[in-house]
Amino acid sequence: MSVPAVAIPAVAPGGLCLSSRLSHCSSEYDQNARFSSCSNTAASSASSSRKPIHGGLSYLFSSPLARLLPTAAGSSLNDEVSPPRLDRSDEFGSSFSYSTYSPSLKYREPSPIAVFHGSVSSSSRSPPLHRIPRDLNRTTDSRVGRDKLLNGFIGHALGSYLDCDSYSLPAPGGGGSVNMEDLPFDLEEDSSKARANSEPYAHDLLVGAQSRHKIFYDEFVVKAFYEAEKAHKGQMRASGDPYLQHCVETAVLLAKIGADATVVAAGLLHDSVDDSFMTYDYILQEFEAGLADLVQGAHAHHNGLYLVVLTDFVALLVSKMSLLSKFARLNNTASRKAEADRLHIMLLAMTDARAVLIKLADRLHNMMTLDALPMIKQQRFAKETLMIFVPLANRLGIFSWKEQLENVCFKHLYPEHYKQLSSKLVRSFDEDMISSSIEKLEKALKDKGISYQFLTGRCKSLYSIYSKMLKKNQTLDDIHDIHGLRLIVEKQEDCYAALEIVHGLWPEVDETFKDYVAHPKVNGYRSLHTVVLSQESLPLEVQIRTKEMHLQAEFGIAAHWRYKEGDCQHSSFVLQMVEWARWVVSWQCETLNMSHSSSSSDADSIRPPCPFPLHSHSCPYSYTQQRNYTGPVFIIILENEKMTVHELPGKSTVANLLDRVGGIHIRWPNYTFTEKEELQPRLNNQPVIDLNQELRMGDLVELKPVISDWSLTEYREEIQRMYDKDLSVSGR
Ligand SMILES: Nc1nc2c(ncn2[C@@H]2O[C@H](COP(=O)(O)OP(=O)(O)OP(=O)(O)O)[C@@H](O)[C@H]2O)c(=O)[nH]1
Ligand SMILES: Nc1ncnc2c1ncn2[C@@H]1O[C@H](COP(=O)(O)OP(=O)(O)OP(=O)(O)O)[C@@H](O)[C@H]1O
Repeated sequence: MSVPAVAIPAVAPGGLCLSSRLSHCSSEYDQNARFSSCSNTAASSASSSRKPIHGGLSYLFSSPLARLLPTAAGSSLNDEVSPPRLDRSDEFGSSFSYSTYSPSLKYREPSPIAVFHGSVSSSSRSPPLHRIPRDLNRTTDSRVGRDKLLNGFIGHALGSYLDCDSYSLPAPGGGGSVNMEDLPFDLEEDSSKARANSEPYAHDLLVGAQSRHKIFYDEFVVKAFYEAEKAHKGQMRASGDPYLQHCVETAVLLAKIGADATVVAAGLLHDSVDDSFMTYDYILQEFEAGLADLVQGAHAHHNGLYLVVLTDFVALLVSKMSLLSKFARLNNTASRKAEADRLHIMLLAMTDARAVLIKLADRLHNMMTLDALPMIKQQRFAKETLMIFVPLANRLGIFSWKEQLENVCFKHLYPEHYKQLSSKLVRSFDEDMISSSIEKLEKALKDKGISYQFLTGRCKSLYSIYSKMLKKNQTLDDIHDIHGLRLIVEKQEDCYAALEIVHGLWPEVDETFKDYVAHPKVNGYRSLHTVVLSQESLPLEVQIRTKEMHLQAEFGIAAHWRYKEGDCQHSSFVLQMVEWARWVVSWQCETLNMSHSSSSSDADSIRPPCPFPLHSHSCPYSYTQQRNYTGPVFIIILENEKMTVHELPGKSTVANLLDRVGGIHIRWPNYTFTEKEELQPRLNNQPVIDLNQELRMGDLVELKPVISDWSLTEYREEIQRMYDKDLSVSGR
């Protein structure tokens, strides 16, 4: 089901006003809880306890309440007080003061010319990811708590960037205490210099992060932390919180979904390049030189390089997203929604999925701390987030982030409805019912000798409930899947045997049984669905399917993300790409954590044929990055501040693009020859020298500047003069 922000009316279809339907209570709704039990054959005892699923995701570590109701935490954002700088996607800026940074590091704002011409500010571009040697992951001896399954499976599946096996995670509520003796380096010695020069609050932020995830003890991450501290020294958010706090929170979100040290470090540095003195060269130099003495020198080198690549990708992504975001904010029509849709497909296709992860984490934290902004801005960002970032999270399968983003957007866009619905649900919503139902069903299955692979439970998110009510014009009482269980069994006949058990445990709600196994949906979706009444007399949806059916439902034509997106038309390569990215980023990690006690052969059987981001030729999930790829490319055209996305055949050139849209001589016949020279298209912020240059996925082509009456040369010179003057006045 696709629920674009702009499509949600304040009043439900059919005149249903949610506020009039819902009773008034004071407290807010706590939902999104997921629970699971795995493999009654393997280790049912270990799994019988109530435990949230999606272990690699934040479900494991935060209470459902914490997840649903992002607290402002005293933090706020200000999107208008930042100095002129490279346009960023979010505009969740900060109040900057650069008075205290190291004099040896020269800060210089990006030239307005650069802003004018696009936002890729890097002076030295990093090599594309596919040229980086494959296994660049740091492997440290500090890895503790390795799990056989995680090692074998995630290591293969997630390739180089999700490092779920590397860091034992703090037990929920356990405060994440880490034994310093376990660490393979002397943190004190390593970071003492940086620490000595850091702001007093920095230490607390680091310790806070370390208490939440052990990866923040990693020396590479610690170094990135102090680099971020240096880069953002003196920068405060509008709330008065140090900007560094945002970097740390972004990195913590990444750590909690199982990102490795490089990604977490890039999360810490994600704003550094745009907002401070830092350049890619600086990062590369620092991270190579700084780590050269370490035992794993080679890894350090690669990791530094990798970090640069990643930071580069993030910056590129930020610049592309900035256009996209602006676009989404300025344009609300359905046709532009389609454009935005193409754009975020393109973003997924063109970049390393890790950069999207970082961008999403950045946005999630910004949205969690949105409260201090004026309502109009909250709503603007909420709309934009629903249009762009939620679909990205959905496609990547990071449901916890998707749901958190949706809920916070809902809260800001429809505060009354949010309050009323959450108040209502806080009374009817019952997490304990889900966990006790899991236990009950688990026992019954065991007694009857039905083996199963996973038994999971979840509470439907607030926003999902709201959307469903709108879509189906239903009341809250009509929504039967607020509480749901999903059982994955081994054989098709077990589906029916399990169904009988379910109906034996709880009375069936009339006319709710759907046999999509005997009668698959047109998209191939197969599963048994029933709704029963729990002991507490609450409707409980139970879905029963085999693993094969489940894979189809998650990854095949009937994939859940596509089911949720409804009628969007995507070309096949995009589908493959999204499925691949999703496979890699999320699902396996979740599944693995769900099936912690399952046998490794289960894991092996669904291992993808090659590690991300590189694919073997035979990889069925391969996409645009593959060498033989000749499919279409999506290109962004910027013209007169209008952005459009064009799909061109693979290997198209700039000349082909100009033919398609009408070349400069056709477009601007009245310009003089010299001006026409100026009007040459620019590709990714550089003048196009060779019109036969091949276009790549996500390339940004500028066709015509905003001004029309003035020679561009004069315009540029004037801006440069103003810029230089500003620099000399401010003494930067
Ligand atoms: N992946 C995937 N899941 C599906 C698909 N169709 C249904 N589901 C899942 O099954 C649930 C219930 O689907 P149905 O039993 O068909 O119910 P419905 O008619 O959509 O509406 P309700 O019964 O009101 O939920 C959905 O909420 C999804 O979780 C599909 O095509 N793909
Ligand atoms: N009964 C269930 N048990 C466990 N997980 C479920 C169940 N139903 C859906 N899910 C999962 O919960 C997540 C959130 O789904 P959500 O409730 O928002 O939508 P949905 O139930 O799939 O669709 P719809 O809102 O159209 O009914 C998805 O990952 C989905 O696969």
